Amino acid sequence: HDEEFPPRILDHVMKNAIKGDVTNVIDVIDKYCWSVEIAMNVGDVKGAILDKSFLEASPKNVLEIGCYCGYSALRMSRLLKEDAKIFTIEASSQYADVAQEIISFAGMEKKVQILRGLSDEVLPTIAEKCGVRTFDFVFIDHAKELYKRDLIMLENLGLIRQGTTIMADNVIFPGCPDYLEYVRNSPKFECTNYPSKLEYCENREDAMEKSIYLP
Ligand SMILES: O=c1[nH]cnc2c(O)cc(-c3ccc(F)cc3)cc12
Ligand SMILES: [Mg+2]
Repeated sequence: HDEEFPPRILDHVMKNAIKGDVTNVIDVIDKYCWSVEIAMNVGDVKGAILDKSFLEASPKNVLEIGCYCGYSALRMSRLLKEDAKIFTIEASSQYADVAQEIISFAGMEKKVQILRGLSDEVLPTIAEKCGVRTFDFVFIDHAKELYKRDLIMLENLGLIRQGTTIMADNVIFPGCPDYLEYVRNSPKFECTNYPSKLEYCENREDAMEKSIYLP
């Protein structure tokens, strides 16, 4: 991926969005990505699917794996109920720096906490670090080859509970076949697929997969 996109989108947001207006920041990012350059945000079309599942879950404790520039964290933060919080794991310090700036610019720094590091290094201590026992909603949107490993880690660490909603991006493109096979064949997950398009594209198929944990 173009390592230089994050600073460009940060600069564009600072210059063109309304400080403290999270909906406008999201809109400015989407307009930029449709018109200037594509970036790997979940985007507006799949973002609407994420929004709907998020509202249905009405979660108190939210975990995101893969923050990137903070776009999906902002989407979820604008739908958070009182005293609910989002914890988002980001391995790239450059992405985390940009995400922190964008999240703060949008006025959501109290609702979104970025945890810097690799998911398999952050997850084992996240419960006591964040004062959370289990997560009510999980959005997986990082490296596709880590989806299955990290879901199993969430189960083994007891970080998900009866009824936790897990949404996964990119289950078609780039695709995560081992993850899909795992959740769809496991009796512990109730899965629903949401066909869509790759972010900011009209003609490339992608999909989101919702898995409800029922141990
Ligand atoms: O690496 C990714 N992590 C999370 N989400 C992604 C995502 O939504 C899209 C893509 C992506 C998009 C176009 C392409 F030609 C190749 C990969 C990567 C990631
Ligand atoms: Mg994605």
